[in-house]
Amino acid sequence: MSGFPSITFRRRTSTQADKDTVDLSEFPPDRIRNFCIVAHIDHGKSTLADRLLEMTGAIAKTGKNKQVLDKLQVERERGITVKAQTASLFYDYGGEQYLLNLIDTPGHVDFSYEVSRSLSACQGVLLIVDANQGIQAQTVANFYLAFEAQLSIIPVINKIDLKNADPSRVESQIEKVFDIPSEECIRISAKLGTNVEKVLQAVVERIPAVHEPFKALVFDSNFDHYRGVVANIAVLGGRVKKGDKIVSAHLRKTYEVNEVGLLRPDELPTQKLFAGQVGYIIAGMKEVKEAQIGDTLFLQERPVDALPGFKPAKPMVFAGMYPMDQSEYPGLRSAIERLTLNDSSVMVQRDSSLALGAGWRLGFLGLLHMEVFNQRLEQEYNASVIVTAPTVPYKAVLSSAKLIKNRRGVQKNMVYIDDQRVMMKYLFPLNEIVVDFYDLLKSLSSGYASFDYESAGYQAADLIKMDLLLNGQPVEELTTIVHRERAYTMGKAMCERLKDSIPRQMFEIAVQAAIGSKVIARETIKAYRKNVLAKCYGGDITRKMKLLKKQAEGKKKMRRIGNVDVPKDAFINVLKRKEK
Ligand SMILES: Nc1nc2c(ncn2[C@@H]2O[C@H](COP(=O)(O)OP(=O)(O)OP(=O)(O)O)[C@@H](O)[C@H]2O)c(=O)[nH]1
Repeated sequence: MSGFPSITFRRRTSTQADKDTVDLSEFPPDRIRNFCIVAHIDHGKSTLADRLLEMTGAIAKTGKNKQVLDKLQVERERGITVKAQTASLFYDYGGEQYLLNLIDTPGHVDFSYEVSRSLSACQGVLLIVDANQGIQAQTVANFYLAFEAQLSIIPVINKIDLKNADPSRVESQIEKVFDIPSEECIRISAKLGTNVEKVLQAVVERIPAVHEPFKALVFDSNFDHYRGVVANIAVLGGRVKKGDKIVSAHLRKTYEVNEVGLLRPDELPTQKLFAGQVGYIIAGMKEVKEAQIGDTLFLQERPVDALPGFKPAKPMVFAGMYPMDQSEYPGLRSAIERLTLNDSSVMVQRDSSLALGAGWRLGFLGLLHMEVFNQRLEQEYNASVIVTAPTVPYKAVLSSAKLIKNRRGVQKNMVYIDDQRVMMKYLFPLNEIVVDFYDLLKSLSSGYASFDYESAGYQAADLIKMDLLLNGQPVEELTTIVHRERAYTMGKAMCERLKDSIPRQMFEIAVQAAIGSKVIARETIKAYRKNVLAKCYGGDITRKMKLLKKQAEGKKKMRRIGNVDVPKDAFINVLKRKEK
């Protein structure tokens, strides 16, 4: 029994100077071919494999090699192949070395599952047909397996040395049944080695190099007014280039790639993006939701399983957003739409309120996120909005006792990371931490403490609704849900801050906090008339007009509640607790 040469593909390390180990880690993928030999039983697959092994130096030319890849005793006894075998061959062609991975397969119908498994590892097949017997049942079955797997098929007519061989007849059969031109057939004698070199050449020339299928993870996306969605991707396999048809695993929509490139940090278009690279891709996606963060992109013709992706962004703070005036609704809508295209983590739902009219309910990742969004709306889209008090999602159980004791912050564990740092885990009600907990923590710890949070689910709590009133008129934006035990202190603090945020007006303003009809806190803003013209002694009418205009513009930035003008930033200032 002749020995089968084994080549291992382990990476060589300095401590592992194993003589038998060949380092193929640097072998260029463009010079690797994976192929199968398929045929009807006894048409000569294993004999051809013997010749290929000999000619590439994998086994010595002894003239005695017979079905070397048939290693099982049963295979040797019966002269048939049962188990698919693999051999890696090195072949010099055109001055370059190629790595040809040959997978021998059984021809008998009973073992056809071995054939389909082998085919999935290949880009091409040698389809062997006996020059005497011509196309047989398993020839047809194997052809279709290879054809459906979109493999390159090289027809090889074997046993041309036989007396009654009729390769021309077989060629026309192949042309007729498989629609493969007869010029593509290679006539050989595996037994004698005739033309076997041509088979090796055809493997290099006609079978495509191994390309891992392209797959990329979308980790960010933004919207460009002229070019549509620009998705930032990490290429985890294969390659992608302009003109490729790609599919997004999430929506299963197909796109043609218009541009790929690197971010340096500006976009730098490149010919291709390869596995391991991080860059951008533009593929005619019209909306950011088409390039969802965590989505997988792959080539239309090489589908892959979707990557695990990211957890979808989960909004934690919700606030209402309304135009200052209902006439500004359409403009604000388009501003919000465009901004959310750039920030897909913002959740948007249409909403309306009796006092404020049509608007939206927006979900943010935290308070800072909400403030940044707001600021961007104003700075980038010149939009002027009223933001209602941020709230967190509650689940209310109506008319049932709430039984659980007041637990505002419950320590869960404490771990000393080293002698200077400690990590503490607490369970907090979300509304206790979203507004200013982080700021307070930073100032108390002189900036050393850091803070992160994740949702721990809903818990029952004793909560009540608290309203703020201006001259008896409820300010809907400032209605909050508070813990019953903290209602009085919160109400008092909010009244004080609201008082500080509202400029004195021509009449006295009562600022009150109330639970239902019961007022729990009160502040008073004294009447005052701001004479903007006071500075203008002398008769410069244009200067007077300018100042009056400025005052009118200032008023525009106010929201009128009842007869009281409230500056926009009052709504957020009121929520910032200034605890000591
Ligand atoms: N005359 C002649 N005989 C050949 C040639 N190639 C193979 N044979 C013979 O055909 C028979 C079958 O060859 P194998 O190589 O075992 O055929 P196979 O396709 O591998 O068969 P299975 O493994 O059973 O599917 C053997 O007796 C070979 O010697 C050839 O080119 N000329």
